[in-house]
Amino acid sequence: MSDSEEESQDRQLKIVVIGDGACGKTSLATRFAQEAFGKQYKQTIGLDFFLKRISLPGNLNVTLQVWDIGGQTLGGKMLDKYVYGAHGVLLVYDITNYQSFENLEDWFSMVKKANEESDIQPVVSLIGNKIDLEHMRTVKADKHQRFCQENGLVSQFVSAKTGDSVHLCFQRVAAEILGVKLNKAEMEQSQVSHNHTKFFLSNWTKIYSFLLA
Ligand SMILES: Nc1nc2c(ncn2[C@@H]2O[C@H](COP(=O)(O)OP(=O)(O)OP(=O)(O)O)[C@@H](O)[C@H]2O)c(=O)[nH]1
Repeated sequence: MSDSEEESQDRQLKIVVIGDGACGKTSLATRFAQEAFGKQYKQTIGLDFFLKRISLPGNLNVTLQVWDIGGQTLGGKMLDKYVYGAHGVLLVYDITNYQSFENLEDWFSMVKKANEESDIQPVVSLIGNKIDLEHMRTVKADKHQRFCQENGLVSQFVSAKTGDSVHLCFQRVAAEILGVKLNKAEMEQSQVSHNHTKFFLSNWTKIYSFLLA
């Protein structure tokens, strides 16, 4: 089979990223799709798109269409249209901001309502972001776990800043949607290999800057 034939067989999955403003949705999508992070906060107006191809066990290639939805859209007219037909939803909050966790009830209700008439029900994952700020945590991990258990959600803690578990959180949702089992070793492997790439890239940048100086 030629490369183009193989590529045309890629499945595209619509993954919607929602949650309060400034909880880190754009940072999460940017870290995943572009291996980059910006400290400066720039509010997303409406929505942004990212595309990224990933591999799952069994030589399965999938293209994720990531819809990064601005936090200010909650309560707006367009939100249910953005969320409609999503295969996966990342419900994001900031572990240092209790209000962003409390507001998840509203975000989650909107997801359920938006898909009431859809043939497919999305896989929803609860994402606690900013774990690099563990010392400032205001949302206890057991509250997070309870919310997942009560609502049947996939659970993940990440840091868009360091990249910790970012690839993994998208990979787990894609695997769940496609009914692919990721074993523990594969999950660890995914985390480790991506951390190595980041380590290599960040150190290479430092070496390059040093040589230019
Ligand atoms: N320390 C830390 N800061 C983060 C992390 N993720 C995002 N931030 C910062 O949090 C701020 C908000 O991040 P954004 O990604 O713009 O937030 P958002 O959820 O897309 O915001 P809206 O566009 O308003 O919906 C920025 O200053 C980011 O640099 C993280 O994992 N750790």
